[in-house]
Amino acid sequence: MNAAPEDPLARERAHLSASRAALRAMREDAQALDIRDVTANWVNAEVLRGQLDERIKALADLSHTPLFFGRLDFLHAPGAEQAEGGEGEQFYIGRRHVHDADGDPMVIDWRAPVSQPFYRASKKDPLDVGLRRRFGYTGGELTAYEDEHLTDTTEAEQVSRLLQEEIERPRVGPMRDIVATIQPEQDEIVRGGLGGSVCVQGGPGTGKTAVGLHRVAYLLYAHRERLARTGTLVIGPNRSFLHYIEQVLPALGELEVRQATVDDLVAHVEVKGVDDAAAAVVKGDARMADVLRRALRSHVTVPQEAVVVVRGSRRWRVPAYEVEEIVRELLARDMRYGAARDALPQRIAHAVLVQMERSGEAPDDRVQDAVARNTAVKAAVKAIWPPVDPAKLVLRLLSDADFLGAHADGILTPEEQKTILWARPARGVKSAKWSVADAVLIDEAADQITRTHSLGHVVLDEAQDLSPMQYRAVGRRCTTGSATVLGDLAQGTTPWATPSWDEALAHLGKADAVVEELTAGFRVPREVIAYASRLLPAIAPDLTEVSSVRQSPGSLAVRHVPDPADPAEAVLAACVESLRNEGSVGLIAADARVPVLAEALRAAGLSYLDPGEETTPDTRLTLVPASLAKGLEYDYVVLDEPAAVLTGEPDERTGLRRLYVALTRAVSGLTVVHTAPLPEALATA
Ligand SMILES: Nc1ncnc2c1ncn2[C@@H]1O[C@H](COP(=O)(O)OP(=O)(O)OP(=O)(O)O)[C@@H](O)[C@H]1O
Repeated sequence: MNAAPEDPLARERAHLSASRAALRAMREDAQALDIRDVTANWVNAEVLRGQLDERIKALADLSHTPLFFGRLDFLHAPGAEQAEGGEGEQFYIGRRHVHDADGDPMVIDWRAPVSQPFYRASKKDPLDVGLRRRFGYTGGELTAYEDEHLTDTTEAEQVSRLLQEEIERPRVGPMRDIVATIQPEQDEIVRGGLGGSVCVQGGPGTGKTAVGLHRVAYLLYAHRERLARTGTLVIGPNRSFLHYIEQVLPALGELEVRQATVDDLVAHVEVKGVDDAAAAVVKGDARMADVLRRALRSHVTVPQEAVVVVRGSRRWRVPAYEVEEIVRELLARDMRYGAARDALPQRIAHAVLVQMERSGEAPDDRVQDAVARNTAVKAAVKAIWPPVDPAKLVLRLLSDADFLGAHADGILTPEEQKTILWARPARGVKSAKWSVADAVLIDEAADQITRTHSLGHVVLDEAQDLSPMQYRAVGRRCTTGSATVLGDLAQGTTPWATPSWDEALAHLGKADAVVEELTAGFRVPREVIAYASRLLPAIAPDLTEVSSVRQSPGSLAVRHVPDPADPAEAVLAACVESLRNEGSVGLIAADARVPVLAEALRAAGLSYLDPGEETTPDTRLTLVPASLAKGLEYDYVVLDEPAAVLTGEPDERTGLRRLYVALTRAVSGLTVVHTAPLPEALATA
């Protein structure tokens, strides 16, 4: 490399080539490792080989993702503990760590402590950084850089052009990472400790999903061993959404994070039925946990007879009142039903042992175990504390009015009980028409019987839509871990959508979580967010309006088409128009209008995708039912008939919220096409 030292860009390119070569060498080293000498047997060898393969994969040089995107020149050499083993004052920040043959860092992982000032340093607080340099790439080539001299008071502070370009870049393909441009307020959430839970309230496009995913990547870096053991989980609202986000973490080198919907987590039975809103609201109410607890415990019966254990020539008798005492004591303790059931035989056996000792025997633990397994003890336990199948328990509650009445008395009103009872009682668990809410009830019952395994960290996206019982289902999957809860109260579109984060967090079991608010919008252009925000007073009056960092003048068009001969014509024309631009196009419509529009698109020869499917250069148009639009974004959005979106929902507020979601999916332009009148807030000029 013979770059002229006076040409900074050439010097940076030279560092890029050298870093690439170093990464290649790291990969070759990993490939060449001979593990035969260090593994005692083939099992170890297999495990180690698997780990090595993962590492080799992680060291791949992805030509489309720049190896580094920033540089920090510190004023002083950071302490050795921060410098990742390297000394010196200049660091290149990238997606992964790269070192040279001597082990000195060429690129520092963005998650390392020394990289933090790249995201946080400002003129007000330079954090010992003299120069922050951001790099611009064109097709894998380093083509530009932008400098900020943080201690130079004469240099004007300005919005980074590279950040602007990144935000403006067309959105073809799935969601991508934002690692090069994480903003300071976002970084604070990303790098929050593993110990505490955090809840992020943020309007559309403020980067909640992006922040949640980067937070997982950060936590995995900072607490790798612990989280590898305990596991991490990202929860999203539906499959389309999970498809949309699924490549972000792998792009950041994290391949082990499970992604699921709440329905996936509670899939104990096949869901074949649908609840009406009233039934779903009651079933999703946290009081159902108390009903289940009572119903479950009703299986425990107070013993009427003594337990008689015969061993050899001797009979040992634990009188009924003593067994009753044991049972009452177990009931009084805050134990899982199953754990108490497991403890009961040992407790009875212990009572027998006490008698043996009194009569001069010296039994040991093995004798206690043997007594606990004695058929008489087993039979007594079965009669007193029978095994309960969670699905059968819920089935009985929903089928048997008397059983429900007995256990819901004083908890649910008679009307509420009637609302959730099945019109036709189910015959068995397999044939029952379980709904999504029923599956959550079964999950709750299952947890009351046997404790659910807790993960190390759970990210819950679009959290505003969960019912209290769903929050509980998520909460029990992180009882010993922490949670990142992301959502927007204004986008709550379920009948049970949460009215406040305090309430939601209490149901989740994380009442001590810190609530943060993000208000800078990175998706929706200023004009469009201002238009959508006219709905805020009606749907969430307490929330702050998003302030967009994107200008994009002329991004909003509202077209009234009076009495069209062909109801789809104007919408199709708007799609064709939008497709003339670069990037993705989403046609969002009320669910009920989707079949008609699908037919019209086909007739017009316009190919289209389903939400979450990856756009290709040939097919960039997606037909999105309004119910699936949440969390997604398109460069251009054509919104079909807002009035139909409103009438598609059970009440006005939910309708307006659904509309707010649909109006806030556009990155570059929104065209609203309508024949019916617009809702009042949008109709006024
Ligand atoms: N710091 C950033 N730099 C560049 N792009 C960003 C940044 N933060 C967010 N974005 C982009 O803004 C868009 C919106 O982000 P995201 O989907 O995470 O928002 P959200 O708050 O989850 O939105 P919604 O409420 O609609 O679900 C995405 O394209 C994301 O990549």
